[in-house]
Amino acid sequence: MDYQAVLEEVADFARPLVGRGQVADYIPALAGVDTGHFGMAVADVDGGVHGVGDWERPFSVQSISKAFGLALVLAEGGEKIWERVGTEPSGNPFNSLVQLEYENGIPRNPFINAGALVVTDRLQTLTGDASTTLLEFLRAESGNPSVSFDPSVAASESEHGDRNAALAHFMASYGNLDNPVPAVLEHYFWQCSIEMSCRDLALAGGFLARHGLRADGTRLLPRREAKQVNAVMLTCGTYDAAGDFAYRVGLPGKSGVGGGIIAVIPGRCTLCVWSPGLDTRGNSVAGVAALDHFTTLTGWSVF
Ligand SMILES: NC(=O)CC[C@H](N)C(=O)O
Repeated sequence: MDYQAVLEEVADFARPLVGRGQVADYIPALAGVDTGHFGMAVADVDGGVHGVGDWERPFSVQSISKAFGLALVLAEGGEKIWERVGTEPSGNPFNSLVQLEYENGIPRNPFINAGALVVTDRLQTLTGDASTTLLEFLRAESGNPSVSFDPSVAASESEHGDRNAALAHFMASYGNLDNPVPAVLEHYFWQCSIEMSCRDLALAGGFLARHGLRADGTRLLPRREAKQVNAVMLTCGTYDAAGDFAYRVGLPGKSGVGGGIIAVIPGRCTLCVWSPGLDTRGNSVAGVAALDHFTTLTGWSVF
């Protein structure tokens, strides 16, 4: 496969959509990001990486961090996490509160904010420092030691974090958080603030395409748990648009309101696309279109 040629063709296809949509202005530090960016990278399972456009420019990973957090909790603590968070799509916005009361403080899945807060809480208990553990893992897997938090984004989220605080306190009232709410929120905001490029993220997500094997060949997850993470990404990774994403792209994917999306072709490669303009459900407009075109051109979906 001539990855470079495919990426150029995908970028040409997506170009008219770049700039469409809105940035996530509910996080003021993200409100000023230029919607004119577009980048895409492919990291194949053997470590080769290719890219197009702004593929080496760091952006705020936001909820893409949720996929890595879940993988680390499974790696450290195994499947017990599934007693505290479900595996069903929510059909609701990523920051919605409504299901939590009906469902006794158990979030539908680990990729909505409520679920990710539970995962962060568990990672904090297992490691003593959830956000640093995540950062170090991302540095190692991407091979880029300069991957960092953006303190201004973390502070901005914290200052405007009433919704996430409400979710966390509500779950704490059901006994579904072990650590104090402020500590869980702090680690969650820091993990969302990590800045990475498409290149970094495609490489860091390589273990999902390698059925659980890390970049150095050691095993992070048993094959079964790598399957679980990919499956939940497919069904829940793009929130209340997961059905549409599966229909259009046909791959496990995880988006973030920074405009990035990672997608996995198990056994072959991991993709990352970035363009900051978001649709109404918080997914990159040009990013989803690019992934749709990539799987159409290559025939490489999971279906
Ligand atoms: N979908 C997202 O990327 C949301 C993450 C964002 N940090 C939030 O908590 O609202």
